[in-house]
Amino acid sequence: MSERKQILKIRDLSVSFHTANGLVRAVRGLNMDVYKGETVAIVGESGSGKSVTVKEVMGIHTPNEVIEGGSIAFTYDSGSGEKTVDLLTISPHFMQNQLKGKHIAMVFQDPMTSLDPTMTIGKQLMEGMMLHLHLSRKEAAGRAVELLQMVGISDPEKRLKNYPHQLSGGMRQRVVIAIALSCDPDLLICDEPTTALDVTIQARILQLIMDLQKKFNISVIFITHNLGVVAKVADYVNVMYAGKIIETGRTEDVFFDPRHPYTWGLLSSMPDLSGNKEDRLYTIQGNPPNLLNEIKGDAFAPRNPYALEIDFEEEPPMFKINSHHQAATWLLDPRSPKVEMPDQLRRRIEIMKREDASNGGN
Ligand SMILES: Nc1ncnc2c1ncn2[C@@H]1O[C@H](COP(=O)(O)OP(=O)(O)OP(=O)(O)O)[C@@H](O)[C@H]1O
Repeated sequence: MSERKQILKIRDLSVSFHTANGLVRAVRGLNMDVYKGETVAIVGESGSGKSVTVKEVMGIHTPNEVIEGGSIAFTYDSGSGEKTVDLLTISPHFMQNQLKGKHIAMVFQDPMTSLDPTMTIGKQLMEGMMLHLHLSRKEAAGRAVELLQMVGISDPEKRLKNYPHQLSGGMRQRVVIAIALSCDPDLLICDEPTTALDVTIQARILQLIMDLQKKFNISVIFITHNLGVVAKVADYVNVMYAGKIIETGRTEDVFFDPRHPYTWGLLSSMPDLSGNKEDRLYTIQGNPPNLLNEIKGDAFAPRNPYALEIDFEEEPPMFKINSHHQAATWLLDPRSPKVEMPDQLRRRIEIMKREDASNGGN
């Protein structure tokens, strides 16, 4: 296997928001790595900080936001050699003109957040290529046709003259993907890219993203609530809870050998992971913590049936399970009592493993 090349390194990222009720601590000391050509999923309940994290990578800021600390090192080929910049300290102008669209692109849940309703699809596709790749209008138009074909839009010459409202939701998201890939980015961020779409269209768009990721060897950060999607698309998984990554590893580590009780809960509550339809689905009790309050110990402790006394007192560090797999739970401390995952989850995992093996590991 060739050596992995790191393109994104987030360290100790902390982001808060001023609100009428006080300071919301949305992201609390987050670390994350992304390597070239790999897909990294961020999974977690609503409000865990997934979108805030990737918005920092994209340089999308709000006036009430405070970056409390950390760094986001991004490595890319600047045209005159490899360059690493801290995305938290570069100017908005540099992000807008040098990185956005060209090296880092994003696909949001709702395609209409990215598309301009007053401009034709063609103009929107061509703009970035003329700006970043310095293509002539004619060259960009030719490339726009190819891009639409690549994302599976028929009659592309005609479609270029359409406005977004003339396309279906699935087609709009295909256009957004075409725009995102038009300048051959190093990093593609997908924030719930299929959630707003019709169920029948979701699988096709997902497949399209996966095919293009492989074809162009792009790195992808994929945000989703849906563990079924994660299992399908991701090489690596980051499980996020209350503004932190609490378990990280290769997809097979996290699905087949989960260690954090929150990950146990997520996997136990996923309907379509079980081959056994008789299985009663588990629900994680309680609610995530209020991020306005100071969090003492492990943020998951009040909802954790396996919580130890120390969980309410001291935040657990990341414990290393193998060279890729880590989890922040005191259960992994050698001094802790031996606690195994629930039997029902163990059985589900056995089924998943068998299914995975019969699918040839895909
Ligand atoms: N501009 C803002 N002002 C105040 N609070 C904010 C702002 N943006 C995000 N938050 C808060 O930060 C926390 C994390 O939000 P974020 O959108 O990152 O969650 P998420 O994990 O992406 O959730 P979802 O899956 O629902 O998109 C939430 O408590 C949210 O209310």
